[in-house]
Amino acid sequence: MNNKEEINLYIEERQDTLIWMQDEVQLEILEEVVTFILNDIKQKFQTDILTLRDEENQYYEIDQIVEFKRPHTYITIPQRHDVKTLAMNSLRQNRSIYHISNEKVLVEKFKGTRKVESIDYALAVIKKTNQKYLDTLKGIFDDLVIQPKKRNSVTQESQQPIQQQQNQPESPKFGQQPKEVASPSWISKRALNESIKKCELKQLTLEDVSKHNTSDSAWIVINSKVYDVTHYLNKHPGGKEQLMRGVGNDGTPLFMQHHPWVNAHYLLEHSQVGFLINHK
Ligand code: HEM
Repeated sequence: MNNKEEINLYIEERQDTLIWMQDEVQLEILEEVVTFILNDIKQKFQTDILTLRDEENQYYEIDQIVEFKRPHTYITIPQRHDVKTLAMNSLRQNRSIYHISNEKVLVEKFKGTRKVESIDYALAVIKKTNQKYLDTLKGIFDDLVIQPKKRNSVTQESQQPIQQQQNQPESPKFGQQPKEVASPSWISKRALNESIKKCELKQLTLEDVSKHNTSDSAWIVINSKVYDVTHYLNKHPGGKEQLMRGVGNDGTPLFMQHHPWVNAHYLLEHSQVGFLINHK
């Protein structure tokens, strides 16, 4: 008797399969795992908006995936035409299988048919990751959106009688000139800095990275990006020794094992020295 249940989530070359024993796993747990996967996809594809639909092109929400146990869910990112949905039966290169029980989730990762990794997550880690993702988002959100809001709070202060405003010398306050406020110069400056920096980033091999394996020059690979973490060693909340375990190497598996919820790129963006190539 086969009473296994299965749900598949697809985006581009990626397929995430959830497997569990019928009636043995609570719906909330399945929902946490689906959220975990979708958050990971959001980070990898640098988006916060995903749409989900089934084979019949019906759009639905996360809780409906687990409630109705749709076997095949296709994920798209609105307005990102570079992210394609492959034909239904195409074989995807990056497959992960999540074996779910009420206590833990065993994730097996495959490249083609080759199994490349196997990670055991306690359920508490999955939940913490989802929570941390929300917190991180809040951080990013602060950076991008709260700033203009802070300016708005100045607007309230300056909602004084118009005469008083006119008497004030030049120095325009935010809110007095809505057009300028609407032109977010800080975004274009940031975009410009980023594009300049991207040109400076090198293509590096694991051999290049392995030469920087001391606390005087410490490089680490996280998700195919190479960071110089020399200055971060003493700031790492888990301690210098822990971080040194991944230095001079691809630290992604260790990183994922300890804190998949941490957004490394957000923290180390300015320390990126390049991209990893020839990655097997
Ligand atoms: C690859 C090697 C690494 C290892 C073995 C490692 C290990 C650890 C450990 C054991 C902790 C403490 C977890 C706890 O207190 O529960 C920790 C915390 C932390 N690490 Fe790492 N880490 C690594 C790389 C990194 C990198 C590259 C970053 C940065 C961008 C980073 C950022 C953090 C942060 C932000 C925390 C605090 C997480 C929290 O409290 O939620 N770690 N790390």
